[in-house]
Amino acid sequence: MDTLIEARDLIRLYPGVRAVDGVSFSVRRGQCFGLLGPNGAGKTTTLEMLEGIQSPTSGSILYQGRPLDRDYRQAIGIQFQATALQDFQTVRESLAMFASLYRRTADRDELIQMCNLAELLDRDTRRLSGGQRQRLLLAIALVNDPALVFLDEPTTGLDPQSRRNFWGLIETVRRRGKTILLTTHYMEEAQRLCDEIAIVDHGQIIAQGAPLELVRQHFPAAVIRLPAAAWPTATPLPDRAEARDGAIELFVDEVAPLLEHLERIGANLNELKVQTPNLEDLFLKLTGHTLRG
Ligand SMILES: Nc1ncnc2c1ncn2[C@@H]1O[C@H](COP(=O)(O)OP(=O)(O)OP(=O)(O)O)[C@@H](O)[C@H]1O
Repeated sequence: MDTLIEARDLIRLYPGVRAVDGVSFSVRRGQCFGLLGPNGAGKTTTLEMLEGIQSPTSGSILYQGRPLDRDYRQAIGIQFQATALQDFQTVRESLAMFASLYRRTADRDELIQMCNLAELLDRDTRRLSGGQRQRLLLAIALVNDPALVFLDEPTTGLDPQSRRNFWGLIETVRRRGKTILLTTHYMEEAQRLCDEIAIVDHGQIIAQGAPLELVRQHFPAAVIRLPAAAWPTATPLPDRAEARDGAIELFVDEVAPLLEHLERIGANLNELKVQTPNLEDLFLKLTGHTLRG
């Protein structure tokens, strides 16, 4: 396995808080790896240690098999949750300023085209919309042509359309061979973008793997929901069924035979719903609470 960066048993304590509590994982070259968890789970703190911005209380980080050194800063790009852009600067000036901080830089025109900034070059950065600003921040993160890009909740606060556009952009970055390490509390984002995720809660990784495989390990293929009143009173619930919140949930690997059975026993199917479990369901199952806290 061609590991680019590895976290080994990272712990970060703040007074009265174990923000990160023994986190270990490896990110392969070319992979998009996601830390998924609710607010306060410890994602940003973990990312900041990997970025070399803050030191772990204990544990270690290896980049290409070696501890982080002075050159590391040149090899990575960071899109922070909130980057302060200089007032009275245009998009063009802002890109040039960040580029001047590095020995090696990406082809500026290519970057502008990829991040769809050509029309915005002369605009004051204070007049950018949320989506435009995120595209500029991504371009800034890529300005030194880094091998590894950190994206800390890159689409938080964006409207659904801008979020989808930004996902497309992250996929382009990925196709150009970058390794990406991102944090998110959107399970859809993790499911769409990440080859591998670590689900983080209370400073610990509680599950790790490819998103769909993780869901499959913990759930049957489908969950069928019926209002409790739709179930014929005299009929006992089957083994793989649960009654909760006024509904009955049936867990099945194949939907058709169950539907036939429900018809036979006279269940009212008018409000039947078939759902495919996702990361949100997995998170709820593993922690007892939702991703949105
Ligand atoms: N500088 C700090 N001093 C004290 N406590 C902190 C500090 N930074 C973070 N924490 C605490 O550490 C825990 C983890 O915070 P962190 O920001 O890493 O979580 P997160 O998963 O990134 O959440 P968010 O999505 O809100 O950014 C939280 O309880 C937070 O309040």
